[in-house]
Amino acid sequence: MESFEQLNLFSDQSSLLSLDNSNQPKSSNPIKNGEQLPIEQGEIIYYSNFFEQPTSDFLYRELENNIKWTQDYLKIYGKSIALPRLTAWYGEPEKRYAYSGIEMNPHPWIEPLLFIKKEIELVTKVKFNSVLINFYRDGNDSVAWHSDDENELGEYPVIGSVSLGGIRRFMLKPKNKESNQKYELELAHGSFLLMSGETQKYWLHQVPKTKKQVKPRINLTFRIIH
Ligand SMILES: O=C(O)CCC(=O)C(=O)O
Ligand SMILES: [Fe+2]
Repeated sequence: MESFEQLNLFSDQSSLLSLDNSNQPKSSNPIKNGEQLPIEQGEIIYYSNFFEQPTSDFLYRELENNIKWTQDYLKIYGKSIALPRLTAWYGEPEKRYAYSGIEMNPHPWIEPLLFIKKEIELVTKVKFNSVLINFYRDGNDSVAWHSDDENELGEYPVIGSVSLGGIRRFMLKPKNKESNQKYELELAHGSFLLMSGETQKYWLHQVPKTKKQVKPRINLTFRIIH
């Protein structure tokens, strides 16, 4: 895959296929088949092979080279602590967002992001208006236990999470400490994880650090900011 023309040609076909098959349980297009996680109080669907390998490779390269990666700092008790990953915020200009004291002013959409957005919207049937992008340079980069439950995301946030590059562990645990439910996924290159319903209300998630040799990874969490 060398250009967006090629990519769009390819994707128009795959989108048509996925639309044609959307009401049939046995799709002949295995790419867009998701598995529902058997969790209580939340809805999570995992599509391990959402984008085909050449498309995923192309998107990874485009994003690695063209995203305006930023090192952000958390301010805790007057101290400034570097986030253990690079981040970037893209989306519609009026959709501003703040987390942990970091104010994000989104960059305007670029082509690879619009392409991914269009593909996931065909499956989720919702319109996303922003995306938070994380770059995990190596096993020392991570995201700590949290839920994406900021007020701007509404009562039932819909989070569409695309992973490209190195495979990392994505862990889930309930906020309720009495429950011993736990889930773990290895988010594959070209995968799509959709979290909706009450997921952010009852569950925490993290991507832990690892001592294993891992390739750099890009994760995109598409969001709807109200
Ligand atoms: O990298 C991931 O898979 C998760 C990122 C995440 O949870 C977030 O950005 O809110
Ligand atoms: Fe998150």
